[in-house]
Amino acid sequence: MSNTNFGKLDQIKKFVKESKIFVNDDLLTFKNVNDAGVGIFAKEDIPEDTIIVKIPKTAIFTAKNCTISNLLDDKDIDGIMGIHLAVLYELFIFKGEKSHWFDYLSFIFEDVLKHNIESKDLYLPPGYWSQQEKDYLKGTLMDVQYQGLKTHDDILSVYIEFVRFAYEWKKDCDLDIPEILQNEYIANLPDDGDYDLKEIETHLLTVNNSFLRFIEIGYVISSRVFEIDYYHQFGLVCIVDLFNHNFNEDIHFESEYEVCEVCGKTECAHLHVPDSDDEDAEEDSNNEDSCEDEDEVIEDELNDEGNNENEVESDDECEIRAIHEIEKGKEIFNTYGQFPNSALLLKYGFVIPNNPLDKVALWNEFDQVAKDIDHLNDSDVEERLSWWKQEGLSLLEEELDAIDELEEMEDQELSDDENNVSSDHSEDEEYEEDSLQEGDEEDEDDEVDKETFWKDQIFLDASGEASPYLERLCVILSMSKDQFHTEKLQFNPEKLEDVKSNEIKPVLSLALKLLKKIVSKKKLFRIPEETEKLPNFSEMKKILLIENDIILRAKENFGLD
Ligand SMILES: C[S@@+](CC[C@H](N)C(=O)[O-])C[C@H]1O[C@@H](n2cnc3c(N)ncnc32)[C@H](O)[C@@H]1O
Repeated sequence: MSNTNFGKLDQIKKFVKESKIFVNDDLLTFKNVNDAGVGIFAKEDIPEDTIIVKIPKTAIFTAKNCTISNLLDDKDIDGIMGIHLAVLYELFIFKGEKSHWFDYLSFIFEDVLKHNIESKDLYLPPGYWSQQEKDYLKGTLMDVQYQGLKTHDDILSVYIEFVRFAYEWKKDCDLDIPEILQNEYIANLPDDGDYDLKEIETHLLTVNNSFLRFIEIGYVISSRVFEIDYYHQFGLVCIVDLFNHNFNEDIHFESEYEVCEVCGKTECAHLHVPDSDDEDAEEDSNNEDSCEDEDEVIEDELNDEGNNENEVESDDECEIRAIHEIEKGKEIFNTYGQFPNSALLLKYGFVIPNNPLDKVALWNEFDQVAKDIDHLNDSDVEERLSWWKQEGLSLLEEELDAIDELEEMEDQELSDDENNVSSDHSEDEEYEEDSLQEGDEEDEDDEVDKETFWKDQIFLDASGEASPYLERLCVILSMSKDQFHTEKLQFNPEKLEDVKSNEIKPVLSLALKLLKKIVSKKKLFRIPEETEKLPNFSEMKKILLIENDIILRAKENFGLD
């Protein structure tokens, strides 16, 4: 869990004031929430559209605003990677007076700062849990769909890169190296990348806990980061990062994304010069001597702060707006995304009760059953699955989208009738969404890998029903060769009548048998005993119980023991 300490909230008051962050104290109050750290609550009824927090972009911790921004720029490190490296320098090198950000960062990284080279109780994503814990989670959604029990080569490569930069900056600029990045062996690896990542990982995981502490810091960042704009990309946003998650959100984080990528303004000279000049401008800024001495870097930073005395233009600040009326006393929630608990745990380190988006992966069980269908040989099955990946799945998606649209229209008509007013949601749809939600989803969309996507759709939903994709696949696999090659009836809505026809009845009945066989193969997960003293016992047990509940519901739905 990446929770802050309610008792230490005062620590960020000075930072909030100096950074000109506006918090509507008449409407908001901070409380300690059981198992969820600090949360923000409504002190009074809050009308829809009220702006409850405003934060200048200069007060957001980003790769562009941090003390080593010029060094990061020089190395082309931006976004979340930039934040990760910058946090190490703010917390462990500049710390205290020398870092404008220290009060805020030491508040959100309090637990991390308590850890040292000997600490074992680090806050880590499941891929870095003990093997015993990972064994318990084998076969869960986290394992099958998200591959979340594996360690990651990309974070390892980032660590190697950061160690090298740190040693280079020490040599060139006499900038001290954060303890977490001190590793001569890594610093001296060949530049050409001719090394075995697995070997390096083993070295890092055995030599001391620096690499794991590096991952811990990344995990905290991942649980708190917001997408800001084209210039800053991502940032840690004081106060805004104290709203807890719920899939039904009360607020939106709004930020003008379309700003100049060179200077961050919405209106500036860079936006009006031809591309080539633009590149020159960028190059000029990159060519500035990045090795100012440490005090100079900090002085520049403080001067930048000084300049912020001026009025903040509205495009230069982000806001939190209530998207509907919020009742007095209610906890105010943001949404980090529409995710099942496995994804919440992997990305943000927590699990919520009664999440309607929870699922149980059935890919492995489906695979076993599909290999053993009486009327189909291996190549028949292969042919159908390959048609499904290439064509069938997107046809079904279109069909499901059409059904969703129809249902939405019906709901809309119903609520219009009830309210007897016409409502317009266009404004809602125009908001710029927070990174925890949209950024991640877009990234996922971009990277959708056809080969894994279709497997991910084979699951039981939270109510223990088979996903529509699994149901349809079972129908496809239950067809005779003729039916499959000639009609593919199930994808032609005009032929729905045929579903009731004599020909299709045996297909559906066989499909149901297949489904039952798949569900019956899914075994309940073994729940660990508290006496086993597993460090992540609590979150792990929650995940396993959630999946077991779904499996039991499914067995009941399908009349299985
Ligand atoms: C952006 S912070 C939210 C503020 C946080 N509660 C704090 O004390 O600073 C995200 C972290 O809050 C916690 N959190 C957020 N929503 C939660 C929820 N619905 N249930 C449990 N923990 C939650 C998790 O530890 C998560 O990593």
